[in-house]
Amino acid sequence: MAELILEAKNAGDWIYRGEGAANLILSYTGSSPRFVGKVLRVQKVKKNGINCEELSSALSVHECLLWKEDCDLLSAPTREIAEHLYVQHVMRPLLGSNHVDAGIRVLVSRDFLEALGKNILSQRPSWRVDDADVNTQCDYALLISDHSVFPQALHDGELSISVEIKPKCGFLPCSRYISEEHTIKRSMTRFKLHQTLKLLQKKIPQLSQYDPMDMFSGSKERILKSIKDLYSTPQNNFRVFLNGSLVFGSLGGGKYVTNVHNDKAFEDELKSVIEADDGTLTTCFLELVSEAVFRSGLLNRLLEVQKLDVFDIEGAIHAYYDVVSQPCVVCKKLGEDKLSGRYSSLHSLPLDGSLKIVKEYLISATAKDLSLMISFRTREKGDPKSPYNVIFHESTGQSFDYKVSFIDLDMKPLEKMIYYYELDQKILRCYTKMMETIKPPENSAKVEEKT
Ligand SMILES: O=P(O)(O)O[C@@H]1[C@@H](OP(=O)(O)O)[C@H](OP(=O)(O)O)[C@H](O)[C@H](OP(=O)(O)O)[C@H]1OP(=O)(O)O
Ligand SMILES: Nc1ncnc2c1ncn2[C@@H]1O[C@H](COP(=O)(O)OP(=O)(O)OP(=O)(O)O)[C@@H](O)[C@H]1O
Ligand SMILES: [Zn+2]
Repeated sequence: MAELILEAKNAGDWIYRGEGAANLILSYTGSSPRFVGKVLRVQKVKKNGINCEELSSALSVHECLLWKEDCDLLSAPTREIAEHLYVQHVMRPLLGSNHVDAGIRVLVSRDFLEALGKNILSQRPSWRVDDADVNTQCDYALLISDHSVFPQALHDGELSISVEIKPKCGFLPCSRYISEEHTIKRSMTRFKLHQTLKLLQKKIPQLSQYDPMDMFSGSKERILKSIKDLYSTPQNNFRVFLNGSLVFGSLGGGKYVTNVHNDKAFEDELKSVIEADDGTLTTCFLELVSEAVFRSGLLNRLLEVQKLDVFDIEGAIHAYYDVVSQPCVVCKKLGEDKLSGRYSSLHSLPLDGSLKIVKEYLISATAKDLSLMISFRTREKGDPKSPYNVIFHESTGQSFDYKVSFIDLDMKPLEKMIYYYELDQKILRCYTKMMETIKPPENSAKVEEKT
């Protein structure tokens, strides 16, 4: 049977669902059983950035070294295929096969991608449009389960409500390579530190109340607190969908000033799923979400993967320069001798040691950037045995089926290590400067007193 290819005439069946920095997500509205209950994930290409040729080429020589043990990746003729294999063979085993759908690749024609790009243009946030377009050079898109719905409906008109959480990094680094002037990293999360820079850059309207340490704490109370904080300041870390349609949070991520963030409207939406008194529905829903996070135990598993970043970027960057066989720019800038200075223990590692550090750093980077989708549907008394986990929600007396999936498990390019190092420096510079404006450093106060 000839392989199916999506053509321009099929574009009308796909509608805008959302997007991140790198991909567009479309929901299916047609009736073909092959696509019902699925989303299509289509790559974007930056308007001012890496060009299409680079994107469609295979892994770089140094990336091949990095992923050589995950041998399937090396056989991939294109980067797209390597990235798909990365989700299947690297991330899926680490996070659990029941919670990851790597999707299947479907052929797409250039006409299909062009028509799609035109159809969805008006729904995309304008700053995302300015940043990137559909990559019409791609031959494939990914067909993935729509995690915001359940595959088979139990009853006619069954509703599913799902929440998307981007939890970010849930631990404090303790690497000995963190410089003294960055000691704050040991006591304040990267998420919180980054907020200051994002505020300055006007990427966010206010500081988030969310603290990833609560979310990853394993404590029921703290998880509930973190969910409530996400509700108060969702940014790109929290969204709610009712049957796949956004009812809380903002589509497209990034600059979150256009939040669908109306408490009353949200309460009204919840009425179709939660049986509770007016004014208490949101609290009940947030309790339900935190119960599912707590019970699933998946954040503990995710945390272990994030913790593969043992050395922090301030250590891993040195291993990076050894992997790419280039003089260490960081040691040079810091005036450190590669062989006898502060980072000599990293620079004297055999190549396999450096490769391991960088590889694990990049896997951890994927784990720090992914999102969870938790979907619920109500269970009636007498419903057949469920293939899903069931939660009994005490305050409403309702039972819910729930399932949890991880999304956005993209491989991070090796070259991004330099960007990671620079961004880390920038975040710390911005935070330090902000603290100095609030409270001038002791020394400068003394200098001022003397003068
Ligand atoms: O660096 P971070 O922590 O800001 O994470 C980036 C995300 O920003 P966030 O802070 O979550 O708003 C960023 O998200 P937004 O574009 O801000 O929604 C992307 O997820 C980016 O990944 P990639 O470039 O698509 O591979 C993310 O880059 P990676 O660091 O994961 O490579
Ligand atoms: N399988 C799925 N089921 C339902 N919704 C999905 C699915 N995959 C993605 N989405 C929705 O589409 C949005 C964008 O998808 P995704 O996070 O994969 O994009 P991205 O460009 O890779 O993101 P990032 O900016 O983190 O790189 C998600 O935030 C989510 O709301
Ligand atoms: Zn170095």
